[in-house]
Amino acid sequence: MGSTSNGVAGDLTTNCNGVSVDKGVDFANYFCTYGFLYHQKEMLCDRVRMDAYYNAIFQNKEHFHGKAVLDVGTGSGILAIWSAQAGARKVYAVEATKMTEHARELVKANNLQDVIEVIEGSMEDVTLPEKVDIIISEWMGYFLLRESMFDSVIFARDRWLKPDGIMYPSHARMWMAPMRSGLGDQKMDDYEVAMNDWHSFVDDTKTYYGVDMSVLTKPFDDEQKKYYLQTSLWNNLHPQQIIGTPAIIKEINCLTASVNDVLNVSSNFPSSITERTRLCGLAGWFDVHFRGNRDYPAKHEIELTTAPSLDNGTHWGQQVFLLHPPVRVSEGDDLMVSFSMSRSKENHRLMEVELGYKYFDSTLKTVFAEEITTEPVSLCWSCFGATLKV
Ligand SMILES: C[S@@+](CC[C@H](N)C(=O)[O-])C[C@H]1O[C@@H](n2cnc3c(N)ncnc32)[C@H](O)[C@@H]1O
Repeated sequence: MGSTSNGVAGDLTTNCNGVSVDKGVDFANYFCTYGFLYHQKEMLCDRVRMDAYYNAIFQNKEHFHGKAVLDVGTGSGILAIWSAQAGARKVYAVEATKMTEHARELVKANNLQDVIEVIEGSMEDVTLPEKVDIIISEWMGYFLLRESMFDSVIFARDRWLKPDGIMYPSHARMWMAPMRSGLGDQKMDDYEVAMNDWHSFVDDTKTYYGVDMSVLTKPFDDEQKKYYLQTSLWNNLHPQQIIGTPAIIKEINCLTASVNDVLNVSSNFPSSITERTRLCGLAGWFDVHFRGNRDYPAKHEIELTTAPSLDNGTHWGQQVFLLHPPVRVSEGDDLMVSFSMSRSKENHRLMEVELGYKYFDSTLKTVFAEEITTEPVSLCWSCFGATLKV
């Protein structure tokens, strides 16, 4: 059961968005890191994440008792193991990478090999012998949707979940709020250092090698701006760095959402500034909920939030979209933010973001003060320390 998904370059498949994806490239860029125990351990060490899934399962054991469960992207097998320990009759634990070998060992070491079947393969390719009562998955990327793994969960749901089945988690939301931070100054300094270094390089190349490189100054500048100023950043913000009312920009019902529903996220939302400070950018985060379904609601609803927190930070942190330069704001000022996020055309697992805002200065009452649309920002990932940009 289950074909291996270790596709090779040139092995084309079609994703739900109708766009061709090279499986080999996708494996090298995306799945590669999940094949390492150190990466799985990073997720297993996230106490907020672990507690939320653990509590969602064990405080709602009646959902699992005697049921068939599908774990989409089982990784080390942790969610499959908990599902079995909570009384599942059968757990199908599907994983695309060779992590399946470790997951199988772990299942055996915990004496659950009669309940859990670890299947190596891409969710889109495997065949199960039955439909399931529950789909459990930890599919959330930075700012919820990066990695686009929810597509695979939707595929699994539509193909393998019984009509009265339950999704774990059942709901997800994306949030945004204005923030202050020293990160923008740091990034601007880095950019200026890189440009000064470029100008010295152009002078030296002319002096010592007789070639004028200055025609490349503009493209180099554009490249550096994109890298330093127009790429969103991971950050674990202190709650006090949030300087305005947060807004929900997207709500997802995991039982009914289609891929089309998550291809783009667009929102125009107001936010009231709560202190006199510098508006340095916008921060984005998400939460998910485990609520069961309408006919079989969870006895104990659990929330997993990645909001800025002093004691309960997660490995997702928050995604920071910086404004250059920052804007002086005061308590009572209002922002109207327009946010739009879509998938990168070059890589469906990465996102492109456009941000704009109107700023209403409270001292000038309703007088419109400023309207700025920032350049598109990339939500990119780093893989073994190397930053891949789109
Ligand atoms: C965020 S990790 C979660 C791992 C584990 N469930 C946990 O909670 O610790 C997601 C896992 O899903 C796997 N994955 C992502 N898309 C998949 C797909 N389409 N088919 C099979 N596995 C997939 C990845 O390789 C990765 O191991």
